[in-house]
Amino acid sequence: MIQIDNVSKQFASRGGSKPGLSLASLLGKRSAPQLVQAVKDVSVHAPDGRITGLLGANGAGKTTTLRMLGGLFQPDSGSITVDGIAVASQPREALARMGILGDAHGLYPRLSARENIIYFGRLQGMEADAADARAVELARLLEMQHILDRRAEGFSQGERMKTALARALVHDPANIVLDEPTNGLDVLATRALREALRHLRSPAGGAKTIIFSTHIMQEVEQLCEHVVVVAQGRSVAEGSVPELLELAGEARFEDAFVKLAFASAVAEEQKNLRSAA
Ligand SMILES: Nc1ncnc2c1ncn2[C@@H]1O[C@H](COP(=O)(O)OP(=O)(O)OP(=O)(O)O)[C@@H](O)[C@H]1O
Repeated sequence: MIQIDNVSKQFASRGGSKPGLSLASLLGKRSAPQLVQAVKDVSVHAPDGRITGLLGANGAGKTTTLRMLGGLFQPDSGSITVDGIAVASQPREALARMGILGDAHGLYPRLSARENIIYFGRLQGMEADAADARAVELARLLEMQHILDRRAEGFSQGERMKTALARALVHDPANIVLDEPTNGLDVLATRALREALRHLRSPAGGAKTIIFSTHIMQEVEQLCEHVVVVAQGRSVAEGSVPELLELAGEARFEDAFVKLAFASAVAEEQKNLRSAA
């Protein structure tokens, strides 16, 4: 179970040199850092045995939220727990309970898929035999037996994703976190991933907690029992797809998403204008 409560995160982003032949740019001086409020107030409750989708447009704050969940940096405010363990105070324990597939798959190119998976298992404290047995089991689940003993260099996007996912799942974590997992995948690879995730959240697959981020509506409609709509750094609506359709008063999910995500963005803009006036 994953519980993200009211997290926020601001970054200081340094601008480039001013364009043109100003004295500052000639001297190589850079402008002052700009503050970017990547996440303002996001909450997500993901129980066991459910696929929870984080649905948002580009730049909505999904990846930043998942990076905080993965302990890459701490939220400025709010809290995150994994199976009741706080990521901020017990990151090792919390991380051991998660399998994370980030946006960069970062495989070792000289190792085979099997070796990549086993290596991660060893890092998680598994015996080599147990990690190897698990690599074989995951290769069957993810339909990647034919590449198991091939070096990762030269793998296609789909083959890289499957290997990275198998690596993330090697220690059989109770919680699975995927950032835009179908990016760059063709229809067959997307279907195979969908099937694997359905199995993993079923009782036979271990009733895993699964959170994944996406901006693709069809993916959410086909896979998620629960959807959290993220817009402008906030979670602005949540529920099942039928519940969100009803909330927005729309028949098509795309229309419902646009209404829920961007109505709040317009309201926020108006609020900012009012407070600036
Ligand atoms: N390290 C950083 N420094 C500065 N700004 C950042 C940083 N990371 C994210 N941002 C900004 O925070 C906002 C949210 O980014 P984030 O990557 O979380 O969005 P996203 O919903 O995952 O988008 P996408 O679907 O495009 O990947 C964006 O405006 C982004 O430019």
